[in-house]
Amino acid sequence: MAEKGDNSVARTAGMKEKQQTEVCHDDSGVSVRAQTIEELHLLQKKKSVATSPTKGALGAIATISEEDRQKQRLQSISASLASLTRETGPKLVKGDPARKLGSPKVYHHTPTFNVSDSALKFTHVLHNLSPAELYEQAIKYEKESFIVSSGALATLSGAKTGRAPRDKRVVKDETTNDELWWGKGSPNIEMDEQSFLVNRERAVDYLNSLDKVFVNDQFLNWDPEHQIKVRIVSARAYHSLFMHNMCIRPTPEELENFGTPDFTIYNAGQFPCNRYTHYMTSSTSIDLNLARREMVILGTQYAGEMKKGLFSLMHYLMPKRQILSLHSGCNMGKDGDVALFFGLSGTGKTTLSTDHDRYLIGDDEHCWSENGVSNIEGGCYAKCIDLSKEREPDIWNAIKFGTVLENVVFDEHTREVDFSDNSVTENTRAAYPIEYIPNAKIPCVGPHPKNVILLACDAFGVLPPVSKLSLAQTMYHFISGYTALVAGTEEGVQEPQATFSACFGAAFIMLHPTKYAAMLAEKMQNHGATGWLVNTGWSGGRYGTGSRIKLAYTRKIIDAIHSGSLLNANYTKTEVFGLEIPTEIEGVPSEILDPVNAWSDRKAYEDTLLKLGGLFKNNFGGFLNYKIGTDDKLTEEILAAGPIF
Ligand SMILES: Nc1ncnc2c1ncn2[C@@H]1O[C@H](COP(=O)(O)OP(=O)(O)OP(=O)(O)O)[C@@H](O)[C@H]1O
Ligand SMILES: O=C([O-])CC(=O)C(=O)O
Ligand SMILES: [Ca+2]
Ligand SMILES: [Mn+2]
Repeated sequence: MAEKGDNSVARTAGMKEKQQTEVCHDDSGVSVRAQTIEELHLLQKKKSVATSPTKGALGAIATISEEDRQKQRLQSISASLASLTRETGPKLVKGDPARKLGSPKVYHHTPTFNVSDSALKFTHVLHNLSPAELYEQAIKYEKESFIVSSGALATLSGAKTGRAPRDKRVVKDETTNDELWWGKGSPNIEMDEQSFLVNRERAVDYLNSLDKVFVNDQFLNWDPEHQIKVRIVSARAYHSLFMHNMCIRPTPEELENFGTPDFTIYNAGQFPCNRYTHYMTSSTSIDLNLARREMVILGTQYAGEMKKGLFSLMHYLMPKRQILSLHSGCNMGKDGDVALFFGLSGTGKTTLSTDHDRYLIGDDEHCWSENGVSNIEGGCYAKCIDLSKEREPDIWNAIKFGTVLENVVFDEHTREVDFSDNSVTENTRAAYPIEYIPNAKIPCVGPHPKNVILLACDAFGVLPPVSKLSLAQTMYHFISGYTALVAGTEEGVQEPQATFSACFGAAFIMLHPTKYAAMLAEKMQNHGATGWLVNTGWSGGRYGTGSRIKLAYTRKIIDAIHSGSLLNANYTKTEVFGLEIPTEIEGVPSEILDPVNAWSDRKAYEDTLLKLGGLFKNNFGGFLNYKIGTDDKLTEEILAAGPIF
């Protein structure tokens, strides 16, 4: 600030001098090292470690230059995006088209002779951007994207807010015809190679018509021996950030050595499929081609399709290697005891595996191999309808910068999220990297499971809050895969209804359920794991009259399983389902442990119990002619482990 003395001088001096002294010279700070604004902006960002040359294994500068590496990467991406009919990849250039960098270096898959208009244009590639960069892209270019008060990125998934299982198709060729599960009950709806290629071309042409595409190169499976390299090409920053969070993120070094992906997703979800294409029954198609190692998404922007599409792939690849793939959460106690949490959507895998007193290995997709368990993913996908800080503190705290919040509603000014608001959908979701959970176990692997917990959200209110299962009962309930589907995750489901989904994930399995069941039985036997059935649904009456079992009680039940105290409790046996139920558990009112006691109308309870028993029997009828593995005795026991009345 000018001193008083200066002013008095200025007052007595002439006009010219006065003007000079009124210009404010702030000499107090050190001046900036730039002559122009552009230069100043250039100074702001320094070269990223990820894109600067790194030292090789022996400490020497890697022989391949940065320019060559970039070139190889763009050539690989151009090859991914090549049209199969024009035999040429697009002209690719790295970075955001909004940034003018003089004349860009352009890479091309193969030289074009037969020039089409599309071959003349550039497609910019935004490869493995960081969350901050993806935030900027989303906010600048996707008008449904906003930063909410916790720092998470809220966005909309468009018209679809759940998966579309009826639009998921798998190419049937000679190999898959023999290997996969087809027909009644199977999630694999067939399509032929030609129709797949039509959809692939449609997706590739759509993606190449854009100014820019996002490319994620990432991994699946924390078991290094069985890791799969995946590439996801998408058109939205939302999709890229979602997969950044959900798949395993490569280190800069792993990214450099990434090479050719094992599997590629073409997500052209904003663009519909063509109903005139053979097999298409709507504008949506999610197409898996195992021979080509590709998946094409048309007509749905719901990001869960990518997550679960890759899970389907793992359900094919892993069993081929004698590894069991599981729709389950997984955590580990301080003493190394591992628990698996199976269950259909909304039954509590994420909620119950995220336990402040235990290490989280993963919330949704795992492999069980000779080495133990490993998470397939690098992130979690939590339901957030009615999420509360008190009941689910770790999930609440994970909703911060970097997290994708799908389809939530927030205050337009404060940007506070209202988690109770289901105006957009019941299936609101948060996708965050697993390390956002404070006690995540990184790397996400663990020893063989000690407890196998089957979660069912029973809308009939007749299954006990917890029962101890024999191996045969565990297999019976695993193959049945019962729950009352909670509204929202699968499109078109408005309120809870009884659902049977083999292996607690029939929508994702590729082989016949008995193949997975046989592997589970063998592993549980070999490693002495105990099976449990936990009802996270209704008590004291069916949906409508009863109420959902308090999460606090379910947590106490789960604690008693983990600690081993429940294994040695006193048990009685229930009617119809023949389930062993404990007489008491610390922290849980004993009157709810036997469901009959929680109902005021005994007759209504018995009718409902028989009704559910009938639904189980009816469903299991489809499995009566199958053998579970090579063990005839076990197969018989499993058949006898269902409801008896
Ligand atoms: N007793 C209970 N036990 C478990 N969850 C409960 C209970 N009562 C209410 N909930 C709620 O049920 C929901 C369980 O959803 P969660 O995200 O854990 O499902 P999920 O099994 O991981 O499904 P998906 O495979 O679709 O991700 C949560 O919103 C949770 O708050
Ligand atoms: O896939 C989804 O949309 C969510 C999920 O985890 C499931 O349904 O099992
Ligand atoms: Ca989940
Ligand atoms: Mn799931």
